[in-house]
Amino acid sequence: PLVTSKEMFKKAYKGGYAIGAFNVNNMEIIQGIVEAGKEENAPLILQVSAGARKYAQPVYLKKLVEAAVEYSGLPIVLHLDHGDSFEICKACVDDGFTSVMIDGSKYPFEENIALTKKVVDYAHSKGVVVEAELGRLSGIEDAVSVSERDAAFTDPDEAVEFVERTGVDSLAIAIGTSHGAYKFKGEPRLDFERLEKISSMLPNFPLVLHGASSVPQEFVEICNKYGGQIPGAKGVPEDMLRKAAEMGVCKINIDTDLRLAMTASIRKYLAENPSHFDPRQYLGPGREAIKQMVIHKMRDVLGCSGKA
Ligand SMILES: O=C(COP(=O)(O)O)N(O)CCCCOP(=O)(O)O
Ligand SMILES: [Ca+2]
Ligand code: NA
Ligand SMILES: [Zn+2]
Repeated sequence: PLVTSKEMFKKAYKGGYAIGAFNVNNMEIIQGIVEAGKEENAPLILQVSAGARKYAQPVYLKKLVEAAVEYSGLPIVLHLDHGDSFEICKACVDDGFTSVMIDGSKYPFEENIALTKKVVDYAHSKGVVVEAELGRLSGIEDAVSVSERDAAFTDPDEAVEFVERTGVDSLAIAIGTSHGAYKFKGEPRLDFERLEKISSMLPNFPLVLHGASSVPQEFVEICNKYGGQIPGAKGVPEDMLRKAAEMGVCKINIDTDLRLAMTASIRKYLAENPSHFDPRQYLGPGREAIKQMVIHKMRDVLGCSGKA
């Protein structure tokens, strides 16, 4: 059924595992993710960005997710990723989303609180849960000074006050991750001391990790072999994600790895089959690559297999 993330986060927190939150933009991406969830019997968060709503038109994504629920019978959350205004959050709540993110992380603390509280009040009145963000995801230089880190990463004391004053259901924190395929300037590092502090000060409260793709080198190499140019692409090592899942992180956002899996597969197919031009012939393998990648994530990284 279409559900909020309330129950699945409670179970994930207690069980020391995380739920995968996968960005969806079209039918094949959704199908690949849902097939993986079916095979693994895993709960799913299918998340839609503003960009996805513009690309596909909201009604297509809504109906595709409804189809996924009907086809799979899995507990599925329909989540707005990085909502940037009360208006888009309200529109999604009114359109049947079961969870929305309001990303006020670029505003000063008090403004982020005010905006988030406004979304929480509306969403909760409709039975919808809310994710917010505190701290700035940024590919900041590893060598950066401690004070700059403190300025960007989530402050544990602020996190406690933020949660108390907004009533938000989950919180995206900044501990060193960043969006996209080029994370970390030097060696991959997450601020686990900070995570430990935040989760100990917010017991039983679900934390969210954005920018959590691992950027498997296998896909990078295939892309680059068949005409792509993504040198130096790097992500979050999977063992760090497993560790985060045991430390209060209940939702792990994955989009870049979906893009790389599909793109590598399609580049390879088209290079090896120059005479083919039926979109099903390359979108199908792209879908399959997503399925296999998501199965791996559920089984070996998130730990949510068998938890539906
Ligand atoms: O945290 C993440 C994903 O992080 P990742 O890049 O490590 O996968 N996300 O929140 C996904 C962001 C997706 C942005 O989508 P548009 O291009 O449509 O704006
Ligand atoms: Ca942000
Ligand atoms: Na989100
Ligand atoms: Zn994000």
